[in-house]
Amino acid sequence: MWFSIFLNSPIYLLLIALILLIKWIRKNQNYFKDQKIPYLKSPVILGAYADVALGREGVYRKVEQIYNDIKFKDEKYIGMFVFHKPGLFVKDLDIIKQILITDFNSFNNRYVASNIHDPPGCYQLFLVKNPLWKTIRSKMTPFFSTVKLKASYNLIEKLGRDLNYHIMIRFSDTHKKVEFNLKNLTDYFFVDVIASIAYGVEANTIKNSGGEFYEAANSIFDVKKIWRGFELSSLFLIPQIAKYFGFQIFSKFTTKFFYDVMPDVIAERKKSKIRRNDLIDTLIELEDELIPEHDSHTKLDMMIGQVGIFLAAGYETSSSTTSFTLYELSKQPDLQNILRDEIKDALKKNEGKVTYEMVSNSTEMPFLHQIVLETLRMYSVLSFIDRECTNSITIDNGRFTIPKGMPITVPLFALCRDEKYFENPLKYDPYRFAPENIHKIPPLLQNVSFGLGQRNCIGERLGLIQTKVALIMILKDFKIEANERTPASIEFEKKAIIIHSARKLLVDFVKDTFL
Ligand code: HEM
Repeated sequence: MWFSIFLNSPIYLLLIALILLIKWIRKNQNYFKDQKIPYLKSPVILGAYADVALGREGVYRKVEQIYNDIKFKDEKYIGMFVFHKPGLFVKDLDIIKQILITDFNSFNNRYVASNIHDPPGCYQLFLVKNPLWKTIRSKMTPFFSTVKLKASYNLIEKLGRDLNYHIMIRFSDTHKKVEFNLKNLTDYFFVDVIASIAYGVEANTIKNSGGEFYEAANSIFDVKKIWRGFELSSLFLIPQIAKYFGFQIFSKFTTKFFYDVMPDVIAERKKSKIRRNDLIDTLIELEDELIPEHDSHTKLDMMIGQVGIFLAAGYETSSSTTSFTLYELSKQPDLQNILRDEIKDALKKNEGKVTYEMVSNSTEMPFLHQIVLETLRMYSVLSFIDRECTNSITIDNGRFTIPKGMPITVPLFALCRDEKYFENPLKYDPYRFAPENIHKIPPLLQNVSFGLGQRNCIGERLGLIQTKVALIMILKDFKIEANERTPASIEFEKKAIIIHSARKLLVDFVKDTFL
């Protein structure tokens, strides 16, 4: 009698659920032991990223610590728990190449993912899963073609001149030296560039030291707000829970901003039939040709998704790269002088104009190119990239089969700072990318900061062009000097998804015009 009461009671059900949970956790925890794969022991459920989830550690630091963990010094890959889920942390360059390039078809999604409850985030190119990713990527690719980049170049160059002008007007006859916060300055410039070339909008961020577009861009990665930091880390590390908490890849502010502004911009463009060859034109084509099966609401979500990711991925990546470059040059005046001489010569040759050719290839201004590559190496703005295994596949001469669904981590930041591949890796040394030295770097790592394979950075060429324009427009008229408020070394923002300095990068600009 008492037994049947017990069987029908909620306690019984709870007990069963608990036993099943413990069994499941045990099975999970023994996964790598059973496979005889070296693995990182970590707290149950929270897994390797427990400290990140609790806000005690930055994800870039955690990934670096795993990579450098002495226990795994000679391992090609390490088992780890991405929260509850067994995942693979890959260190070996051949296996990285297999996953990202050779066997791309089995790893064509990212593990980080938003969910269907997060339009427009779930449709944006960085997160969207196949088959939709392939469709959107193929439609977006021509936007970054040489023809389109050349067509956009005049706008970038004009904004570069604006940047130069707005720095110049801070000087007066009595002030020959003015202090600037590098990250603010470069953030403003890149928001203006993306707004102009992608949406055809004059955001006037440099002129007004901020504005609505800047707020919209900045609030995406505003990890200083505790909840936003948690929201973003969860989307990257435990995408499964995102839908239960209603987490969004674009902040509420950014989402509202785009839904307020963009439908009118798109409608106006359709009505006027004027083509500007910008992202809006590309999106209108995408809507008409490639996604006819979706309703008009979903189509708008898809378009807004791309609008958002262009701002998110396009501004802070280049801004961090430019500000870290200027910071390093303030510490190494010799390198700065060599670069400024190269800029001076190139401007002389081109009648004072910053031309497309100067910034779109590595031959016109080789030292500038080496400088940017070295910054990207030392400050790989995305500290890791991830993939999800979509078809199980064998690696390491048959020693391990990666099962379908397993998350893969490729630690870009740590690879780029490994002394096995880069001598004296913490030294900022652009000469390692000089033609006579580059052979010392494994080919896979020569330009890894934009990712690898078919899912690499779609904006690589634009990123390089706009970064170089900003550097030339600044260095042609100003010397950058460290002052007593310039940080002695960089401390990264702990919770950053795109790496940037936790402290203001304050330096002096000294007027020193060439022409
Ligand atoms: C210095 C500048 C930049 C750096 C270092 C950078 C870096 C990266 C990296 C590491 C990835 C992941 C690649 C992978 O998983 O293999 C990525 C993806 C992406 N980037 Fe960039 N990026 C930069 C500039 C830009 C710009 C200017 C744009 C566009 C305006 C952009 C748009 C994107 C998009 C849309 C993706 C997702 C691609 C896909 O999944 O198909 N990025 N970027």
